[in-house]
Amino acid sequence: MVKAVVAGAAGGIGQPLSLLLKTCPLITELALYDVVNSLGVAADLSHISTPAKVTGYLPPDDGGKKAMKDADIIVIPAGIPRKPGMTRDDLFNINAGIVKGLIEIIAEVAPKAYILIISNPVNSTVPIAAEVLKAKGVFNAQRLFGVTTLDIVRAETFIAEVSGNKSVQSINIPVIGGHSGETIVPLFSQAKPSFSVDDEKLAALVNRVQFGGDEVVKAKDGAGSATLSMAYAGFRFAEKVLKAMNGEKGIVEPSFVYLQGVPGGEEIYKATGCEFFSVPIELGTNGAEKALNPLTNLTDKEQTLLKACTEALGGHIKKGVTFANSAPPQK
Ligand SMILES: NC(=O)c1ccc[n+]([C@@H]2O[C@H](COP(=O)([O-])OP(=O)(O)OC[C@H]3O[C@@H](n4cnc5c(N)ncnc54)[C@H](O)[C@@H]3O)[C@@H](O)[C@H]2O)c1
Ligand SMILES: O=C(O)C[C@H](O)C(=O)O
Repeated sequence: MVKAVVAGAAGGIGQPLSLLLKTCPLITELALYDVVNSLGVAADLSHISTPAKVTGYLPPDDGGKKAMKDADIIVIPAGIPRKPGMTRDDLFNINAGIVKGLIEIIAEVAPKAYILIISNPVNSTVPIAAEVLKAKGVFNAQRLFGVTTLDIVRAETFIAEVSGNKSVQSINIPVIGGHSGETIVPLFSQAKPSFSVDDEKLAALVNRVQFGGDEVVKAKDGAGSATLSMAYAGFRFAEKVLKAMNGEKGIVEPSFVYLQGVPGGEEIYKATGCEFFSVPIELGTNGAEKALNPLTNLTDKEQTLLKACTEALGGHIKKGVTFANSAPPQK
């Protein structure tokens, strides 16, 4: 029996993500929580002939607690998206409180759940979650993930376009660091299969992965940011976590984790100085079972990207930690 929850289920990401989770045979119960319209989304999905039983919850009468109680896995896309001209950090003032409030509920009613955070700015919301869980005495770094899968999905797609590789799903590329602009570091030298393009094309490829989110924000012209590709990416990561929970071996996917709480993470922490960092993670029945070090054999260009990443990421992490330890409990 596996209970999955989507917090922010009525939103642009929440709805297609909930649809994909409803199709997943590993899930027996799917609880949808939002501050609006979650009952409608749940009623709609509940007619689909797959095993997961769907329920919807709104805030009144402790709906959040009821939705998340004893959940095994909780995916959080709750919060406002960007409009053109905004950075992800501009979302902090609203989304920090939303994530803090949801994690306070989770700490109380589902302290063992795997928590997958999509809400931006991921570089700060994941540290907020960790601090809240630590304060409540239930932090398990192996079960807290910032979802950076969309950066990998984009890198795979853009490599296929540039290199003419027809089998995009066979491409494997680590994207490390954080999830915004220069903190996103695609390691094209470690792509499999390897490919080769000139320096100019490589620089353009790096830039496109780092700023792929802006491309979508601009095209949507005020109507939000990536939702469908994010739902795909969020489901891809959640499904990998679920399969690993179920005993499947050899599953590796990058995710933004608290390095010192994941086996193998300490040496990456020492090399980067960042407490939270996205690296390839080997998933297992205990969640993040091993952080794989991608920092050996970086090219000079990748070293330069890494330096810019760590310089910016430290501030984003600190901002989240400071907020979590100073803001009052959320209502
Ligand atoms: N990690 C990534 O790669 C990635 C990719 C795309 C978007 N995002 C982020 O995901 C978030 C959601 O994006 P979206 O396009 O779905 O936005 P959206 O506005 O369409 O949906 C957000 C939903 O969250 C709900 N919500 C707000 N406060 C809530 C609370 N306290 N509890 C439960 N639900 C609450 C809203 O009612 C809404 O339905 C944004 O912060 C966006 O920046 C992250
Ligand atoms: O760009 C955004 O604000 C949303 C998301 O982080 C993305 O990368 O698409």
